[in-house]
Amino acid sequence: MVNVKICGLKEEIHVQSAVESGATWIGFMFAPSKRRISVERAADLAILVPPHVKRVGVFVNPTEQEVREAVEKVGLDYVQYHGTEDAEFIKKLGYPSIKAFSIRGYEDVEKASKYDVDYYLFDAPGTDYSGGSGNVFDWSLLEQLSISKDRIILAGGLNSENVGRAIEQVCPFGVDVSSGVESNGQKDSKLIKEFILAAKKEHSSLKA
Ligand SMILES: O=C(O)c1ccccc1N[C@@H]1O[C@H](COP(=O)(O)O)[C@@H](O)[C@H]1O
Repeated sequence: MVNVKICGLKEEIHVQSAVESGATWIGFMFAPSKRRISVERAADLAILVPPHVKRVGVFVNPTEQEVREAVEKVGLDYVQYHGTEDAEFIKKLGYPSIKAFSIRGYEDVEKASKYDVDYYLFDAPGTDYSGGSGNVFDWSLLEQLSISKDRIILAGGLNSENVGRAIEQVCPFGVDVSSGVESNGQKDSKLIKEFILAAKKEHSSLKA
């Protein structure tokens, strides 16, 4: 079954929708972003996340102290590094980790081999911020990837219309979405549900 991360949640109702619709990971944004929330707010929202759903904190070039504080206060299961953090920094912190790579060309895909992390997340380059632009990158750049597919999370401009094609083409372990489950700049419970259904439907039809 394909895994789904719903990222940038700020409201209780949307955390509940993501959990009830079958998300694997819930993402809280701690980096500069229109989706940024405080550690205290994330700790309140995290109470609504049952143990089988994993809590991810998203950071862009954080200090060690920022990461440690959020992991402790929110009870994060994974730290997502969405900036230019090096492999040594991530290893030193030692938390279960997701490293994001902004893909402009194949040289960006190759950077992944320098890291030893739990999941490798491939995203389109950011526009206003380091990610969450709602743009799609060229998925064919992942064709020659040497990393096992069961360690890959695909992100960047996914929505319920294109997620099926994305899964069919890339066969990732998981897909990640933020903009594609928003309307008028806010998360939308109906879109969250439709996205998760579309992602899981595609996976079952590939297996049939
Ligand atoms: O969502 C943001 O605002 C953001 C800001 C800074 C770094 C990462 C950010 N989001 C990540 O972007 C992708 C998906 O984005 P989208 O679906 O294209 O909007 C996902 O990995 C988010 O964690």
